[in-house]
Amino acid sequence: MTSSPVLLVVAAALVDAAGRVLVQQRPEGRAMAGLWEFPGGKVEPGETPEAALVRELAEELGIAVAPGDCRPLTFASAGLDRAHLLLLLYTIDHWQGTPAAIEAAGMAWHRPAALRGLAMPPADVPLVEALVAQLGDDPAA
Ligand SMILES: Nc1nc2c([nH]c(=O)n2[C@H]2C[C@H](O)[C@@H](COP(=O)(O)OP(=O)(O)OP(=O)(O)O)O2)c(=O)[nH]1
Repeated sequence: MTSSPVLLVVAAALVDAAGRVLVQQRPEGRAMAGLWEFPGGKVEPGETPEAALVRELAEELGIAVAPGDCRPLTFASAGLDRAHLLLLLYTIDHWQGTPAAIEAAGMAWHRPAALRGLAMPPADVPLVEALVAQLGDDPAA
């Protein structure tokens, strides 16, 4: 039986007042460059998932989020090249500051159903469906 290390990653669906969700584009030089993803990143040793998410959102988007405003939605469990990805997805609808693409190649706001048309990592496909189920599926709204 083979085993691979579990990579624990947290990510956020930031939801604005119109029910749109923020996605960002992975920059050149990183794994999966060019794909759209939810902002977030790896949980460091000794960090809680919520603390890691708060840190990543400050680093990547320049926004301040309270740990208590990170609401668990669902998770993905998927094989990567050298690890097994466990990705915890949270929804967040309160933050301070205006999100900016500090590290990403770009960012965009979309209704959940419109995310189906974006090139995203394979693990994100079921996450998008969970968002559509939670937030609604009208791509034009
Ligand atoms: N942030 C994020 N990562 C995702 C998503 N979907 C998905 O498969 N991943 C994968 C890509 C990477 O293998 C991993 C996240 O690692 P990362 O390299 O972006 O994390 P990080 O910001 O901590 O980066 P670094 O410090 O190692 O540079 O999770 C997603 O929607 N958001």
